[in-house]
Amino acid sequence: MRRGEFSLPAFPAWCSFNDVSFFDVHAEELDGRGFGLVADKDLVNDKDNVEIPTLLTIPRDLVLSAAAVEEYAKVDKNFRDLLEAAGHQSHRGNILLFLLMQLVLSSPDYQGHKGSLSPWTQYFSLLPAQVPVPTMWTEAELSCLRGTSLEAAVAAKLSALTHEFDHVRSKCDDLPFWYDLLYQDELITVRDWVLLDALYRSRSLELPLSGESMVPCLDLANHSQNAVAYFEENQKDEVGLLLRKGSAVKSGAEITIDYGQKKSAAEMVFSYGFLDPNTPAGSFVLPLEPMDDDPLAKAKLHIFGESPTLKVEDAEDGVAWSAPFVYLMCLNEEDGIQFGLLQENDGTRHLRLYWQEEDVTDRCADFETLIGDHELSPIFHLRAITVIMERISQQAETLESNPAQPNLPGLVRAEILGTVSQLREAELDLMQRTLQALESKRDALLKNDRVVAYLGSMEAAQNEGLAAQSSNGEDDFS
Ligand SMILES: C[S@@+](CC[C@H](N)C(=O)[O-])C[C@H]1O[C@@H](n2cnc3c(N)ncnc32)[C@H](O)[C@@H]1O
Repeated sequence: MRRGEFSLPAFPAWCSFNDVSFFDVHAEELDGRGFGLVADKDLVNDKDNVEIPTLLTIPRDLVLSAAAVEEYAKVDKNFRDLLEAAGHQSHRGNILLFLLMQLVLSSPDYQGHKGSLSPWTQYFSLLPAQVPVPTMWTEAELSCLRGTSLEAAVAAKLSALTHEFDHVRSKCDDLPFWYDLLYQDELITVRDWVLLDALYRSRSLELPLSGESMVPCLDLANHSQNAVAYFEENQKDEVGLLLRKGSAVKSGAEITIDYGQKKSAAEMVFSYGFLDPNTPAGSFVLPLEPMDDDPLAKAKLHIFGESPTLKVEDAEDGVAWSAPFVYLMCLNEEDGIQFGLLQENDGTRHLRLYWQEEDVTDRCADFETLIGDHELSPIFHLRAITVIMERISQQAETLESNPAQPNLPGLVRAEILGTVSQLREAELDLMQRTLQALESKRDALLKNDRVVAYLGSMEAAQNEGLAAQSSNGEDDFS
């Protein structure tokens, strides 16, 4: 659907009409970052200042929160119908539906009754039509993610977005207002839904009182690792942007906030579409799959209940990994796991998981602890480490053998190529350091007495089997 128009010169009037106040700061179009906030004069907040300089205040009733969506539903029938039919699934989903309503009301493609306009209706047109997050990249740009942890994550997100949009659409076929837009005129498409999701992901923030919200005007602040400002929700029913203690900003310089020190490189790219220079990977998450030849694979996945993953992160004392499913993956019936069906009094039957004959269904993600006092515990750990090493090696190989630049030059925007190249380097570095740490763990386990004895007995059993085969004259000359 085409976007409405709301240019920056008209913005001060909107702010004054809606009681948004800027103090010595204004919004401006910046090179390569869209809009941003810029200081009108030199600003300083000395360490011993008692009063913290406020840069921007936004009344709480402009904040797009869960409560605001419910309030708006009371005054706009078309939105209420949409929310009743397709909403109330998640907080994020409700906000996306609200944004969809604003997209319609502000679009030149919509010529119908304007209903109840909210300050957001006009503000929505100020939001970018393109967000540099991967869900909005072209096929050629997406192909640059091959081998990174985002390859699977972005594919899953795109498929979830299509599914969500189909769900919304299917729930609206008997609502005349929405039927016209979604079916008859096909003005709203899945591309609009992808944009609304991208806007929400890149602009929502966590407020202490209102929860996850979008805050108009505050969402014009760009990110920096060396942010000079921070936001807070105060007791005066406002959200404020304030200058950090010890910060000084020159006239004409940008006012930035910190989007989250703890976010990994992959999360930054996924949620905001850019990376600070020299950002380390921090962490990555990869999907895990049960072994191809495991007859219990389906039962294991069912009992685990969620898509299994491997998370690797840089910790203070080296690299750390967590993959609760990997232990379940490596254990089989001979080790002591069993599945059974439990019939309830009402006749329903449920799959249960047993470890050493104890029902551990509710602890299936805690096998690392469950195997702790088993005599073969070091063997199980060795198996888990081997699986994790294989998974990371395979990922690192894919990453290295698929360069970021696709065959057809010119199809990938330079800034996206730069961001992906940085992500690839950072993740490869973390993968290589993790493999080194895992190798040391594996080598230590291979020296463990129990492991040595176990592997020795396995080898002896194998040799006996071979000897028996050759004395039975079973050599295969075919
Ligand atoms: C909350 S919005 C900030 C305002 C936004 N620039 C606009 O035009 O409305 C977040 C988006 O701004 C851009 N952005 C923020 N900080 C950035 C930075 N340090 N470098 C590049 N882009 C940045 C990214 O596109 C990000 O998804």
